[in-house]
Amino acid sequence: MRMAWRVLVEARKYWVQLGIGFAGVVIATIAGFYLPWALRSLTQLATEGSSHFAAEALTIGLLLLASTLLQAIGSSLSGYMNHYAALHYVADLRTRLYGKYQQMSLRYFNRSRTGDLTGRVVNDAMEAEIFIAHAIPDFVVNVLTFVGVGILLLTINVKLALISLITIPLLLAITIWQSKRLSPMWRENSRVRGEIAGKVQENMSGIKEIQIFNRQQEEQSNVSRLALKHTKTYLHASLFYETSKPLLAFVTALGTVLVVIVGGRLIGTGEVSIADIIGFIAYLGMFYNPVKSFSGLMEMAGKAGAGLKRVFDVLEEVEDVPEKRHAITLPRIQGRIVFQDVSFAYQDGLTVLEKLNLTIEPGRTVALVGTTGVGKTTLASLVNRFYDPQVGSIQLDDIDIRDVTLASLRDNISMVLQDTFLFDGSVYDNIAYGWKGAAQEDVVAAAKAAKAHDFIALMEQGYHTIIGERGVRLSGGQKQRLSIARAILRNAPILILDEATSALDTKTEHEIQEALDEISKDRTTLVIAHRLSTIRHADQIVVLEGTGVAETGTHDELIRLGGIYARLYATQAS
Ligand SMILES: Nc1ncnc2c1ncn2[C@@H]1O[C@H](COP(=O)(O)OP(=O)(O)OP(=O)(O)O)[C@@H](O)[C@H]1O
Repeated sequence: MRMAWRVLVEARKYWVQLGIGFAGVVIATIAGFYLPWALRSLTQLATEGSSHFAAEALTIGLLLLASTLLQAIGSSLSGYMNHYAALHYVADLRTRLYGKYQQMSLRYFNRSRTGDLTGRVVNDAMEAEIFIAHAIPDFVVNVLTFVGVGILLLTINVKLALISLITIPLLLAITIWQSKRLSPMWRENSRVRGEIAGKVQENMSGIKEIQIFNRQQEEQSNVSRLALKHTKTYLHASLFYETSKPLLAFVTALGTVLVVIVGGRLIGTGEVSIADIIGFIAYLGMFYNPVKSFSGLMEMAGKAGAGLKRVFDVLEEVEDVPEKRHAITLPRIQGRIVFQDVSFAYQDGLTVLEKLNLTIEPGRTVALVGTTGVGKTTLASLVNRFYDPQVGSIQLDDIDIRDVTLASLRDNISMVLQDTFLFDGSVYDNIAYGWKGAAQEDVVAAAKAAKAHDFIALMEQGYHTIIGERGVRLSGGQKQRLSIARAILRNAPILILDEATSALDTKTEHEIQEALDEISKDRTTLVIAHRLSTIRHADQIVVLEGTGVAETGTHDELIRLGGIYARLYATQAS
């Protein structure tokens, strides 16, 4: 109920359509009440006789025709209008959900499965349609039918009407018990469906690894196990529903039996006519329907509610990289970066950085060096707020990055990551992704600077060649060059290069290095590279060890110091 209310309140933009839909439901339901009444009137005519039999039968027939027409018009109107509101609300919900994903930190995505998140947008959001276009109108029909038919039964005969009420509490108790048992079963079913989506999506992304390590069979059994689990949870709910259904049918029949027995006696005493009994029994089916379908309706709402809860759970998720209410717009900065007493852990107890202090002056190229897993990428990820440190602060040009809008912060930073991601579009679009207002000359100039222009020119359709999902039609080095071009185009005052040239051969790396050195000149550049030869000429080399900075200086200074860097360098040189 609370979920239905929430959905209705959130869908207030579509209240006009819902109002028309509601009117349609009311018209169709009330018009539907006439058929048993017509049956009763006709029987009355036949049993009691009339001098205008043909004319009265014609009137009944015409009224029946009108009621059927009204029923058809009402239900078409409500069907379309309710779906109009429902589907537009689903579209809003999907957009909001996607918007929420965009606000979440990487920490959230690290602990979620992509397939599950996709499933919430694609499948779970669609459950709102069930709520708005089916469950709520059905609820209105049920209430109207129960009250309306109840009044008609009372009009026909009060005694019989009261007798027919005897079984209602029992019917209601059974349906409520049914829906209480069914709700958690549908929730579990919905969860397992999300698990299947997650697994399939993960396996599609890792299809190469599955083939390399010949894990097709295992992965197929994993998917099959989940598919069966889904079947089982569904059947579990279905078994319960189907076995409790006959109980409901039995109690319903009991009500009709009572009316037949008592009605028979009342005919004997002349209290009711045959026409009344026929009309009454015809109405009785309608009267019990809302009570009987209460559990089905609850089941439908329960299933839809379980899916919607998964959508609302995401919408209510607290952002762990929040933007302040009155965050300021960070202007184009000079590029001074200060890490002040920064401590960071991905999970409690597993500290990656502790009380780290580091100042990077504007325009300087600083290399982060250290053994694998020491926290170089993590440190760089804090600058554009992929994550926030638990303790300490990071300032750009003396402004705390938590005080500025995320968009303006990220406009000041350009990043080339180790695993390049390209979209399934043209080469041109992928480079132009770096800057919204880029002109064609800028894109080509960036590609030239990243030494990508020559191989692009050789492609079948040049800059308009489609590169496939994740850039599958490109080599690792080509992908890396496109991502460098994209970053160059961004022309931000801070450039972060995380193993940006690792997929290139030494010759190309050397060429790109020159281009990178060129664009690094007038901006602050943070370089992470395992090949120390590529960072030799950095203005400052910062060596990380344990959870903090162990050494810092230029290449020559650190070699002279004879510490960690000197040892690492000697190992690579040999
Ligand atoms: N998303 C994550 N969730 C949990 N732990 C993580 C995550 N990313 C990295 N870590 C852990 O944090 C530590 C630092 O990782 P990071 O990637 O920053 O190291 P790195 O120095 O850049 O390593 P490499 O040189 O191998 O790229 C590692 O112990 C790693 O296991």
